[in-house]
Amino acid sequence: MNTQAYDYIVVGGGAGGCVVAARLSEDPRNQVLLIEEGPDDQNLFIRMNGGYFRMMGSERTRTYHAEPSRHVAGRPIQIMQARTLGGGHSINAMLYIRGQREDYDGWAAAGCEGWSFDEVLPFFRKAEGNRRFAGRLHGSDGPLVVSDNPHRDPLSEAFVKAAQQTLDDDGVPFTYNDDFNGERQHGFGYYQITSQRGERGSSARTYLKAAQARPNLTVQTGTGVSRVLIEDLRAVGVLVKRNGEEQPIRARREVILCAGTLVTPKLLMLSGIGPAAHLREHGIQPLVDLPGVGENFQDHLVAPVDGKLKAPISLLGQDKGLKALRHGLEWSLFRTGILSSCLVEAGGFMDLDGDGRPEIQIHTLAMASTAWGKLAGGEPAHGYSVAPCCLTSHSRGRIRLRSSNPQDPPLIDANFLSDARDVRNLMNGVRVARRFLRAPALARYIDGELMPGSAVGDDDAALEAYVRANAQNAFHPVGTCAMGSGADAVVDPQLRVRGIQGLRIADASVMPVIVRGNTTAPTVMIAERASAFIRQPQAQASPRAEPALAH
Ligand SMILES: Cc1cc2nc3c(=O)[nH]c(=O)nc-3n(C[C@H](O)[C@H](O)[C@H](O)COP(=O)(O)OP(=O)(O)OC[C@H]3O[C@@H](n4cnc5c(N)ncnc54)[C@H](O)[C@@H]3O)c2cc1C
Repeated sequence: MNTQAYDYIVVGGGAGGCVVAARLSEDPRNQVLLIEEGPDDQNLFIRMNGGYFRMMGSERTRTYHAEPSRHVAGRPIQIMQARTLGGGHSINAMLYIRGQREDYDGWAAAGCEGWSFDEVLPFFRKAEGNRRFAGRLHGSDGPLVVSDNPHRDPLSEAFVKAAQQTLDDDGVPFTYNDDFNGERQHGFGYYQITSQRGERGSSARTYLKAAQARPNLTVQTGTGVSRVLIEDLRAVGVLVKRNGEEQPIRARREVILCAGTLVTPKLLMLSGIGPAAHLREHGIQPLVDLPGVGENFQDHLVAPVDGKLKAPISLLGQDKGLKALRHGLEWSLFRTGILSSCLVEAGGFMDLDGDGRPEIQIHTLAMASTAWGKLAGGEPAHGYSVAPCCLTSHSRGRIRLRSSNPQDPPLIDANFLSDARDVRNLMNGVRVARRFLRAPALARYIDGELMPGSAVGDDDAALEAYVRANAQNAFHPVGTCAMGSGADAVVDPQLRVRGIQGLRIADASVMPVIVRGNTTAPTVMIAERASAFIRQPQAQASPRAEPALAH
């Protein structure tokens, strides 16, 4: 059997992988292979902005569970991840948020040379095709179309007014913000999304779609990578499982891992790169002892805060019968209506601990938290959710191998809420979110609280117990293959895996510290940078990082 060979093999066709495959194949001399474990993204519910809830729990998602922990009342918190071309960008709410200037300046100060905000901004701009904003902070002609939601729920408008009617702890009303990626992140308003005319603009449907006809780009879906093939401390290809059979595929130049925060460290460990003692426990011969692989897991958590609606005006039941038919027709004919909306239309950012940087983001949804996801199954009720999301993750967890079988999910010791600062931030967020529900603009729609509910007081003890027992995952895992220059770094600032030639990572796992915002735009920026590093001749010629321990 002839072994297939390409110049570059990109593992994982998610938010990051589609960008890398598209950028590398711009050079017709490069033969590029993109390998995605899940199916393609040809699905109406992926295409229509408001259809993504239908994807959750389907063959295009995979549900992981963090190990139960006393910090979250012994619960195995659910972490859903995508398993389809486009990755998380095919099933997410498409909110376009970059995070804060200080996030990137912090990365640079911690050893990620070249990653300060001013240095990453050109790559955000290169990716961005903003339909409303231009200027120093925005790109107008990048592949990722960023636009306003075509639809506004009256509850979203009520929320934005209610936030401005609510006072912060210093007695000052929260302000309106027209652009969360502008000069300041603070304030409340409407999110921009990566979408065009009611249709999802994932990196698969933008970057990859534009590249797919190129003869030098091959996309293989339904193909899982089991490990990276390494010879003489150089990545020379991957081992894939297809139709039940294992096959090698050779890479002449580089393998770029983009399998996401949960799987990329697993693939490294299965390939002999990671904490040596842990690899030996599973009978894997360590090639490079990189203790940071799988460490430094971080994520955002949300605490449900829901008002009970006086009238049945939530999204509950809108996906059934004649109502569903009407919404489907409206979207099909005009690309308007509920299905043209990302559903998380309004929200914002607030600094409650007074350090000048927001640490709470509000995501709103015209649906009670109990109507979907892990909390589904309770009494169906019409609710409006104003959930605070904790943007810090002082808590650190880790990913480990469960076994040496590539089919087994990784063991996720998330350690959520093990740091009291994250708990405090969520408690403060719940307090203010409750005030939003009582502000006049929203109060006219709301008849009391569904969650936390009147039985839960506003005192510290009650709120801490509530947060620990009810916090849910916001699906923004990062950090398990952190970039840096210290002993714990997994990749260097050019995203090369330390100690191995020809192997890079270009997904959310390289973020050393989680950004204060949603994670797709930063992942796309990281993938743009990875592609630029690979394509720069001087980057290829520059010396490789020293192996941490090779044998
Ligand atoms: C429900 C949900 C809502 C979200 N909402 C938002 C939002 O509104 N805004 C925002 O900015 N972010 C949001 N996010 C987060 C965002 O989607 C992720 O941060 C982003 O997709 C991460 O990109 P990635 O490339 O690191 O990984 P992913 O996009 O997860 O891509 C990894 C890909 O690798 C594939 N893969 C895994 N293992 C293998 C293997 N062994 N072989 C081959 N392929 C493999 C997977 O199938 C997947 O397609 C959301 C995420 C979820 C799940």
